[in-house]
Amino acid sequence: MRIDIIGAGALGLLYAGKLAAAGVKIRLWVRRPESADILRRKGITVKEQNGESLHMKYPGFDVQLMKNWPPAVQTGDWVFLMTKQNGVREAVECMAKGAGKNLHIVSMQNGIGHTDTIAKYLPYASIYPAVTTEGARRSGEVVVEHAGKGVTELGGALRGDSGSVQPFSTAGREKLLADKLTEAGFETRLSENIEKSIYRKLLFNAVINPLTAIWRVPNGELLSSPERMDMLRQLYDESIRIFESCGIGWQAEWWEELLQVCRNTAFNCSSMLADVMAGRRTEIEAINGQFIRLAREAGVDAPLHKAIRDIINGMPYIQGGNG
Ligand SMILES: NC(=O)C1=CN([C@@H]2O[C@H](COP(=O)(O)OP(=O)(O)OC[C@H]3O[C@@H](n4cnc5c(N)ncnc54)[C@H](OP(=O)(O)O)[C@@H]3O)[C@@H](O)[C@H]2O)C=CC1
Ligand SMILES: CC(C)(CO)C(=O)C(=O)O
Repeated sequence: MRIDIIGAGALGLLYAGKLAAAGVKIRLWVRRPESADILRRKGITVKEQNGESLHMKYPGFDVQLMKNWPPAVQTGDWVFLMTKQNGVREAVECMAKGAGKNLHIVSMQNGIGHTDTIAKYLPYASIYPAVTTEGARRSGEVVVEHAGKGVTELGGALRGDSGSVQPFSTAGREKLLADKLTEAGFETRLSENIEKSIYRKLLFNAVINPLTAIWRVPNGELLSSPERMDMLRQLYDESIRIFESCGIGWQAEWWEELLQVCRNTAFNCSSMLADVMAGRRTEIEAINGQFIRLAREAGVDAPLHKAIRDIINGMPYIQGGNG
């Protein structure tokens, strides 16, 4: 199997390193020549939580510059789009230079909106939305910590030309991919209802991420005072009201599950807190910004999401930060 991975950040390095070690032909696409140089010189190191680490040397995987897309040799069986939300457009604009017809793109971004962007630029590509609870944290340009083992759910293909979701054939390419990912150490399931998982994760990210970023606390600290719990609940309730106004299904257990995510990741910094601390742009527009859009479309208010989005967008931003 051949996989093109776009973006050598935390998740891109984690998947590239472990899949290459499992015998998949990996071609990693980066936008900066310095990233390509260091990957060729130093390879990829993946550090597991149990102290083990994996080192994949170049040319055990290939590295290419994004500006050279489309690849001279055929595209992979799969393309994993591993940029942040705010890198998606630049990446797919670049990919649109090549024929998009045979592309099978797996997108793992938090938030929503990215599949529309991919479909707009690559209407003939098959887009597979995925939701992962794997945790990856970069501790150097080419070193990634596998901060938490999770589960990846892979949805059915969407296409921009028809907008339809194609059903799975269990003997098909999706199953081969899920099996290969599982063999490489990423437990992966095919999902017939990926939308539900996407909205569930959107909700968790919309509540946990901005509050941890504003209060500068790890996830578990959100549960440590009545004031924080109250704010968590208000933001959750507003989100559920928006889901209901839009006819988006939800489940009563999600509140307890959200609290459990905070407990399970108690000592972790959310991705938004990490972005804010590093002066990078956050994914707020793809998360809370999307709740504001949904509310607007349904003709209801989203005062908390609006306030929180503005607070996060007002955080100091260092020009040139990633994304
Ligand atoms: N990390 C995690 O544990 C998880 C992450 N996710 C989601 O996955 C996505 C990726 O997250 P993560 O890996 O942490 O993010 P990172 O910021 O670590 O990595 C993003 C990478 O994308 C690269 N990039 C941006 N634009 C382009 C482009 N046009 N062409 C090629 N590369 C590009 C960046 O390159 P450069 O170095 O040049 O800036 C950077 O290396 C996010 O949406 C996140 O929410 C979901 C679940 C878990
Ligand atoms: C679930 C959560 C909040 C875990 O930290 C996450 O997905 C993130 O940090 O983006």
